[in-house]
Amino acid sequence: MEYSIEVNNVSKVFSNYEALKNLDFKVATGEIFGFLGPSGAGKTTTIKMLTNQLRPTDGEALVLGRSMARNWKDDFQQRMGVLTDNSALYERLSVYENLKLYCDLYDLSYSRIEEALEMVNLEDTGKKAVGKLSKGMTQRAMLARAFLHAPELLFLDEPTSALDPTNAAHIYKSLRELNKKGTTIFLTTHNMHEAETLCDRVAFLDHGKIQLLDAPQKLRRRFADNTMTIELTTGKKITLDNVPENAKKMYAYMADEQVASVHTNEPTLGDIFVKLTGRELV
Ligand SMILES: Nc1ncnc2c1ncn2[C@@H]1O[C@H](COP(=O)(O)OP(=O)(O)OP(=O)(O)O)[C@@H](O)[C@H]1O
Repeated sequence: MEYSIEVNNVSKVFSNYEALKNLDFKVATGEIFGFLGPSGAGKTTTIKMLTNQLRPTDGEALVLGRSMARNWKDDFQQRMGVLTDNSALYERLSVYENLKLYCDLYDLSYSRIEEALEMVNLEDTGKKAVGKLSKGMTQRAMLARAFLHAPELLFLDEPTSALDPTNAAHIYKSLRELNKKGTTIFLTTHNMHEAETLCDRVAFLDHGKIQLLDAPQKLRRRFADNTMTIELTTGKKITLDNVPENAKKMYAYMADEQVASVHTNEPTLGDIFVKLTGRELV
């Protein structure tokens, strides 16, 4: 398997505070990989290390096959896209003019600007100065800038934290399209819905350590309590263990046309995180 990111036993110490502790994980080329964790878990520190803004204290991170600390190359600007809280946009210029500058930098046709604006639902806002945008619009303009050049690898630090649900859903769709066309995506979030909707695999980070790493669906199944809840047409809810002995009970309700809905009781990613760490994700 080909990997876009390989993190080998990486630690990061700030003064005497150990923000990352022996991180060890790989992101396969073509994946959407989610890094989840509460505030202060070490998500931004990890992204900064993977994008050459910070050096690990120990261990090694390989990005697109190269060691970040020893082998940064200018062509990485072309091959990678990064969204962090630093907007990297000129406030006095319009969104369109900002993106034009990046088109010049990446040697892209200006036709790409319309596409990127549509991907972030800002078609009608392109002429506005960046300094006059709302927080959510600014975040979308920053996103358009990050994936304007359809990079091989895209790093997104909390990409939809300032967005309403409609715009967030639009961005999810655009990120999936970008991913289908070949962009590997590494994103951090506290948003469980975002992780479940977008990510092929997620890692739970807490106090600088990975606690769990797998596909969301596999994690939910692994932590399921193997019960199901039947809601009857009367509104009454009955929880049954999901075992063969309960098939007759289930059949009886169905034969009597009493069943309004049935669902298995799988935990959400948020429930799993609390179970593991005793802490909420937000
Ligand atoms: N430059 C720095 N100097 C000292 N400590 C730092 C520095 N940068 C981060 N830290 C500490 O490292 C820990 C991890 O911070 P980080 O920003 O990576 O967390 P995060 O998971 O991204 O949190 P949030 O969701 O709030 O953005 C925190 O305790 C933070 O205070």
